[in-house]
Amino acid sequence: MKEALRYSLYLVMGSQDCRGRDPVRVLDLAIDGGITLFQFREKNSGLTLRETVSLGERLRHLCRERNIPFIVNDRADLALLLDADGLHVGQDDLPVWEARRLIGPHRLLGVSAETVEEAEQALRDGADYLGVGPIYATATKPDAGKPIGTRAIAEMRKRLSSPVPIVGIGGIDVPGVPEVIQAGADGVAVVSAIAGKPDPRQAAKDLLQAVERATDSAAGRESR
Ligand SMILES: Cc1ncc(COP(=O)(O)OP(=O)(O)O)c(N)n1
Ligand SMILES: Cc1nc(C(=O)O)sc1CCOP(=O)(O)O
Ligand SMILES: [Mg+2]
Repeated sequence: MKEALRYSLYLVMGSQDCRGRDPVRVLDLAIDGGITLFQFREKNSGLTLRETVSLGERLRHLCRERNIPFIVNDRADLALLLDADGLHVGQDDLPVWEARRLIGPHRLLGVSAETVEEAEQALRDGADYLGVGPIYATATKPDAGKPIGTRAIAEMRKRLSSPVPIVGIGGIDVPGVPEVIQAGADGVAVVSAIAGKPDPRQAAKDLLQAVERATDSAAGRESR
């Protein structure tokens, strides 16, 4: 399952991001539009743990039905409970090697990294892919810090010892996609550019088209 993954368009979302709509409906539309990966990120939403589990079960069920990998943010316990395909942790979360120990060898482990050093450490500790950001300014994650731009992605591509999948995250919508892909990312991870839009299906479609175009153009440039 790890081998078949496509990182082109990664939707990261919880109930707090859906503007009062049912997250299951928003996810269903986003899948129609072409997202390739989903992360359940319930943050400061006011849901109890029991409600979070219940929502997670509905989202997990939909992902299984539609063949979309289901990743859980931060919590290894929730990932195991929901039989998730993977877990995503940041630099202030569970240590990467502990996360790997808890979820076992077969589930996917994503790690946030801003520098080549953080990325190398994450890979040594068992990461399968990297989330790099915030690329642009974002209102979705108030503690994200200052935008780092796309240079960190280009540096990682140049200096990392293995060709790990990388997604850019933070403030990304259609106009920002080409720069992220040209820097060497395999895809983009977004919250508001899909979950915050009136038409999540069309938003996902537009983003996927932008990623595919940028990927083709980057490949063309490399072969010249
Ligand atoms: C794909 C992806 N990349 C980065 C993050 C951010 O993780 P983290 O730094 O742990 O911040 P929170 O999401 O936990 O607020 C992510 N979730 N997904
Ligand atoms: C969840 C998350 N992580 C980030 C990081 O920089 O690691 S930025 C971010 C929020 C991304 O939301 P939006 O697409 O609406 O800007
Ligand atoms: Mg985290």
